[in-house]
Amino acid sequence: MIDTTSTTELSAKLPHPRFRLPLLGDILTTDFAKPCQRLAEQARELGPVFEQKLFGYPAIIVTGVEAVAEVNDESRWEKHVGHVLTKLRPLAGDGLFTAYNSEPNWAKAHTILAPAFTKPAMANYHGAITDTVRELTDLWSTTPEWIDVPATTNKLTFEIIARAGFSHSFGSLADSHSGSFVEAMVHELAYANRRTDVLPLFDKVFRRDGRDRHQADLTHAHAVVDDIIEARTGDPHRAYRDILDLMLDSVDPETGERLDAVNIRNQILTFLVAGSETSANTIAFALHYLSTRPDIAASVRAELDERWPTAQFPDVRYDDVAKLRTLRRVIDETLRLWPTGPGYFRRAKQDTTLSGRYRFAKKDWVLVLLLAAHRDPAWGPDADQFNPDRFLPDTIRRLPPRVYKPFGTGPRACIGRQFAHHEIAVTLAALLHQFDLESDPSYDLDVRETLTLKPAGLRLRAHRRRR
Ligand code: HEM
Repeated sequence: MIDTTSTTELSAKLPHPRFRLPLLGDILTTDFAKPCQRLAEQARELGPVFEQKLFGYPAIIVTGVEAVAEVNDESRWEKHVGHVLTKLRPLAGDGLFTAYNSEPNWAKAHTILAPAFTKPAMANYHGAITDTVRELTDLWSTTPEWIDVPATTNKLTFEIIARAGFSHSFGSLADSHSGSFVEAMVHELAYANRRTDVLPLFDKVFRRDGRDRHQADLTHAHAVVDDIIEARTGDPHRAYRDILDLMLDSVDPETGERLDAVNIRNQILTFLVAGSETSANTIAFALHYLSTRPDIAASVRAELDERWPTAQFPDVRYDDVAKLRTLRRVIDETLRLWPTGPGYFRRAKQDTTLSGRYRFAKKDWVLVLLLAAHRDPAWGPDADQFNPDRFLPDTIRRLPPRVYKPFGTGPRACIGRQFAHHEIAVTLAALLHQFDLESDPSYDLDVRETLTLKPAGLRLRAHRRRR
């Protein structure tokens, strides 16, 4: 991984993969298509802290329970806008996700936006969420063939955040051609995610078309969002409706300033990027387990049927969602086994040590690989198994503290956590209440890595439940 801010000179003693080559580094042992899954395998062999080096650029990978807890300590470490995130800067600029810690707009936007993401605030979005999920179940009711699950759930969550966040529909669920904006966003994410950029000159030689397309997509995405903002500011009958209104109307109590138009555009694009694929793929992973583990699906359905005994689309009220404890454990366990944001970057705030023996200079950075940390042996001998019961109140106390971090850590942790839980729960509740899910017997879980982890090729058939 390339990052110009890493000044690590300390890594000679860190374990690293075998077959390291001069100059090229660990190229023989790197999986460029599934880098996080390969690193998670290597963690089993190399231990809780190790180094991967490609073309002279080192990356320190942290996976062990104690080491993760150490780098999560805000007094010594902080968020690092790592290489993967800087590639999103052309799209989302100083939006919350990609803002540098030093940028004043982060604190300003965080203060203004925090009230929109509290648990009680979810009541404001509940209607938009249930309406959109209802459209999905209507669609599945009339789809006898196999359903491409990640494609559908991605359209769903994109639509939910657009409707709840800025009262706009891209019509992505209804239309199989999801429209030029959604396509531009998908291309942008794919562009930001190319792994080939560790290969010197690869882009210059092979990717000229890609760069032209990237510029066009970027301009288009910015123009569409600018139009939405302009239409709202010019609306003489505007009343408070959504997150866009909040951003337009609020003043930061610290500075007395408002968010400027470019920053508001960056935040909207940030929510679409950070808040759609992550939730969508979590729903997809959960559906994979629920369709292949009838025992677990039955316990979730028992909880749902008790609350909504008739066959009608369930009248899920805002207050119901927090009471679906069995379903919640399924979601928690899905995010443990497959944290759809597979890791996050941290950097040292000052010269420091890790695990009592590795020295780090100020600004040296590490990647916390959640995919491995969430399966550390400290989770027990069944750490690789899907077992929602590990989140039962009695067993939860025995789990390793401070290492379950699917939403990141500290002040830069996910602002959309409650939103994600709410939309995922409503979606899974409605789908399980309405349908029996037939899994494809030939499917083996194939996890593809883009900016997120995704169960690639997952398809299901949905049969209306008979009661
Ligand atoms: C299951 C779903 C989700 C997962 C697994 C997830 C995961 C994460 C993680 C790990 C981070 C920290 C990144 C870092 O430290 O660099 C993060 C940050 C963030 N997420 Fe999420 N996220 C999810 C859903 C959402 C949703 C629904 C939204 C918006 C509606 C959202 C908006 C954000 C934003 C704005 C940040 C940056 C916060 C800041 O730095 O101030 N996320 N998310």
